[in-house]
Amino acid sequence: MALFAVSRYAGEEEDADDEAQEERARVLLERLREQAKARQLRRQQELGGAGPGPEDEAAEGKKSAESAAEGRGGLRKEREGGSAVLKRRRDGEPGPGADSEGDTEQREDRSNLKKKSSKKKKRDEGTEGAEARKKENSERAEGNQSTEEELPSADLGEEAHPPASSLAVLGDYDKKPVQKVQPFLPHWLAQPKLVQKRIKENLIPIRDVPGIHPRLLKKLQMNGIESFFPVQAEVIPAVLQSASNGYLLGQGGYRPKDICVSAPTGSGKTLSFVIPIVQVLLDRVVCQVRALVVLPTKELAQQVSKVFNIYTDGTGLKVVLITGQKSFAKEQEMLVQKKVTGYCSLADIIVATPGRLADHISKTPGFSLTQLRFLIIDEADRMIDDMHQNWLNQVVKAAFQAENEAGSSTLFQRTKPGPVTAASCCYPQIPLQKLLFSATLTQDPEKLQQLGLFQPRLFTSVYSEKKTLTDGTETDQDSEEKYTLPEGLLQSYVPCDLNSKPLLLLHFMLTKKFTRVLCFTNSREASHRLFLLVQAFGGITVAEFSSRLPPNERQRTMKEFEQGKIQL
Ligand SMILES: Nc1ncnc2c1ncn2[C@@H]1O[C@H](COP(=O)(O)OP(=O)(O)OP(=O)(O)O)[C@@H](O)[C@H]1O
Repeated sequence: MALFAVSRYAGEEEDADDEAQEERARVLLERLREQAKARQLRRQQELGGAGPGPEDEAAEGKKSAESAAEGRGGLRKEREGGSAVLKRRRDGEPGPGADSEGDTEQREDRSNLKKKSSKKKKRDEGTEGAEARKKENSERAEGNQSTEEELPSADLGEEAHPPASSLAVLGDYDKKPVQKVQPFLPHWLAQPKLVQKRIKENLIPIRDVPGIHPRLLKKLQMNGIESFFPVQAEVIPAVLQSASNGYLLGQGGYRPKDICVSAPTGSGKTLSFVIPIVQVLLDRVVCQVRALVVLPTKELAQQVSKVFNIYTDGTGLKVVLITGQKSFAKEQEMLVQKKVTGYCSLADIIVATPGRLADHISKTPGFSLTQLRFLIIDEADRMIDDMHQNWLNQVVKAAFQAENEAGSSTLFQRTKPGPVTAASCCYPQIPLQKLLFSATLTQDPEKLQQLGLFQPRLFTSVYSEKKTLTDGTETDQDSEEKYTLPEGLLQSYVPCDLNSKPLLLLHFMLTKKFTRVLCFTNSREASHRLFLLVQAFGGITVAEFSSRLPPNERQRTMKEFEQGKIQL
């Protein structure tokens, strides 16, 4: 966007202006000559066919040339002076510049012309009468006046309709309409890989998805999963393919692309990363932190760690949950062990909330992320909005910490991402790949910039709607709405004033017999007030669930709600 209007040098344009002025002067000179000739002709007719003498012609020619020169030289002056000055001159008034050089010259010219004409008249005295002389004088006076008037009138005409070139005002603003800035999305955001949202109609049998380890297929079946949801069928192979070299850099030293997934709640995003990560780590020899999942709340972290526990069961992989539900010292014990040879990791996969994770990075001795291969950011939108303690920078810094500083082995080197060179290909390197998951991934490139993604690939879900064309044929049309409800969830709203809200809730619970209701409020104080009110009203088993309560009490409440012991 142009912030400044720069007045640029326009020498060539000035040259063009001069040329235009010369052209105008030439036309003017031509016109004056024609007028002079016409006058002479008229005079000859009046004088009875007597032709003009050579002196007369010379005088006329000289006068015309002088007027033309005056017109050329004074053109700019006259344009500046404006029509007001010219009018005054015509009316015989002395203008503000009446005693200027130009005017004095004009008067001198006129008196010279008069002297010349009187000399000529003296010579012609023999042939012409006194009356004829008078007439001629008056004619000449008229002629002078008209010549004087012709010049400004010609100029006035040009002022009224000036040629386009004379309008160019140097340094002036162009009055072009300012074009609106069009939002511009990076290619990966503008052209994502589209994934079907309608789960039931697009189930893919788990054996039809290539590359899944038979051990995991067995586990999936044991957990009642026979088919993958569309997101899983697209994302699992993509992650597996990017990790085809295990946890080392791809062939030729290429870093794997980061992966972003935007799909609604309940579309099966958790298994989309759990399955490929477990599969890549199945063959690991040494226990090191190789996958880190970060979520915004303890409850979400707990859910994800449960899924990991199911699929790592019997594999030897260790999953550790660090969310602050246990004491800091207890969590430290779960993460690292001090041996005679140094610290060793007790976790392959860590599921964490950002605050507690940052605390462990800075305060737990021997806690190393130098072998981290996958960083999964679940509920990415919330995580971006709340970059608590700048946790991402801390994780990346810890991941690229020098090996000997962290006290771990020097078998695999890790250098900051950069160009692929012969030197960078000498050592087997572990890349850090980011996987982002969100129900509504932001399209704001400025926000995504904070995540420092590497050549990201976006998978986003769409609805395919059947549309009937004008010729009667049916076609699938993808509609990509930003906010879509998960299948099977119905949304209604009741407009009411603030005071009636608790009453409406009681009406739904007691009259409409709603059961297993989760009611969200905008603060923990509001949730506490509502809880006390409903409890005081009676007839409903109600429980409070907010950060006011200790983790074990919240866990108990969640369990009772799942069992149907709590209505609201
Ligand atoms: N392939 C599948 N077949 C049957 N059930 C599945 C399958 N994948 C996931 N589920 C179940 O669907 C439910 C929702 O899955 P999941 O929690 O992974 O969704 P999500 O997209 O991560 O939702 P959220 O955005 O709320 O985290 C879970 O109960 C899960 O067990």
